Amino acid sequence: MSQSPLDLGTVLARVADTLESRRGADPSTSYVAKLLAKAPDSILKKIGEEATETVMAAKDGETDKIVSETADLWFHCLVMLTHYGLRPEQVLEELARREGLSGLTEKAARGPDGARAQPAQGV
Ligand SMILES: N=c1c2ncn([C@@H]3O[C@H](COP(=O)(O)OP(=O)(O)OP(=O)(O)O)[C@@H](O)[C@H]3O)c2ncn1[C@@H]1O[C@H](COP(=O)(O)O)[C@@H](O)[C@H]1O
Repeated sequence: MSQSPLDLGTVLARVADTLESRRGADPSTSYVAKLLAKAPDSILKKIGEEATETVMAAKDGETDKIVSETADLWFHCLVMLTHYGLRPEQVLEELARREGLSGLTEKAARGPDGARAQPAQGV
């Protein structure tokens, strides 16, 4: 796999490290510290807004906006993961675990209560 500066896991891990460094930082000088100081509501509100803006951009087919709104959405999800002491590597591991497993097959294999299989544990 490519290890260029745009390697997905590397970029997400680097941003997550920065977000962790903002714990307890001054909210007047850091947007992330401001969000974390009022978590989780502040973060969840932004995720809702950014998800809506992403949907609107996609509906309009505005490709530049789709990219920037998706970046806003991913960023705020990373802040949420930081708040809960989780790492993007855990999400990437879960996606890797699902690779090759059809969504239709996975859905058909769910229990009668519709419960999903447990996600991968650990980092
Ligand atoms: N990737 C981002 C990033 N993406 C978006 N944003 C901010 O997210 C905010 C919300 O975006 P909106 O478009 O909704 O703007 P808005 O409606 O004016 O914002 P609100 O007043 O509603 O909060 C804006 O202030 C953006 O600048 C980000 N802020 C920070 N980061 C990363 O987080 C790091 C730490 O940031 P600080 O803690 O601010 O130093 C940075 O170095 C970056 O790597």
